[in-house]
Amino acid sequence: MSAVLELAEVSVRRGQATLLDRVSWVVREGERWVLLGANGAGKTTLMQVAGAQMFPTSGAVGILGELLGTVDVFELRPRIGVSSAALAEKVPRGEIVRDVVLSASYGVVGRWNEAYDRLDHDRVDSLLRELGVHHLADRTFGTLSEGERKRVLIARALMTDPELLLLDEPAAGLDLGGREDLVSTLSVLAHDPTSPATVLVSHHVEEIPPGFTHVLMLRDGAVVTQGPIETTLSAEALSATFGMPLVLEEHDGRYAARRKQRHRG
Ligand SMILES: Nc1ncnc2c1ncn2[C@@H]1O[C@H](COP(=O)(O)OP(=O)(O)OP(=O)(O)O)[C@@H](O)[C@H]1O
Repeated sequence: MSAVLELAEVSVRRGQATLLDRVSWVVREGERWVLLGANGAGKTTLMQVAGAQMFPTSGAVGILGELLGTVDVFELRPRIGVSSAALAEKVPRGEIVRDVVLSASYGVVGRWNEAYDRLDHDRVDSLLRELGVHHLADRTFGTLSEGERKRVLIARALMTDPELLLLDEPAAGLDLGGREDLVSTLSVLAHDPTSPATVLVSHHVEEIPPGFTHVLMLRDGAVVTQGPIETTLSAEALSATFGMPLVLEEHDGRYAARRKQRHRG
């Protein structure tokens, strides 16, 4: 399987702060990665590097066979589907849902006068259906619930048929039902062999959709551990990542974690 993303000793520094500390990581075609870490661990920074939105201070980054720094990022970015809170903020509240997805073909947020053809419109319909939000196609983005917006943005991220899909905290802000619905949808995507290589950022093991294959755990910008989920995701690794003693449970491909209780006497 060829590498979709290849980072070698990547560091990002801002002043005295080290946001990423010598991260080496390879994502191959067909893999579905979960990126776990506490607040401030460097997950969003890593996603920005992976999405060709940020250059590292040192180290080498290969994205879809191109070396970052030697390629026009404006040609690279349309090949990468991104859903993030930062993108959600850029979508005009009055934008019609159908157009939020459609305008991804032009790499813009906010529809203007671009010409779209029938195939584009058909793809929007099929993606909105796949994400379970087709009934909202004619509503404005601003009237949607948090969960509905997250789904629309994932549909948008898939619109250009990307070779790499980066989902930064798609379950943040969702209630229990919304989270469970989204986990099911992402699980269907993960099992679909035509889906692109995917990286999902999360703070919670409860949000790992069945079908995800690998995990990378970050703490203070550095990799704690990485590899196939079954062999890498453990109570020890999770405790090291979040800096407290944690217990991990797995049931039917779903995970749950809680703090280890101190026994008295
Ligand atoms: N320009 C900057 N200068 C200094 N520090 C920065 C800068 N940008 C980000 N940071 C710090 O880098 C760290 C990593 O930030 P990042 O957003 O990547 O973390 P994260 O894992 O995505 O966090 P969260 O889960 O809270 O979203 C944080 O401590 C943040 O405060």
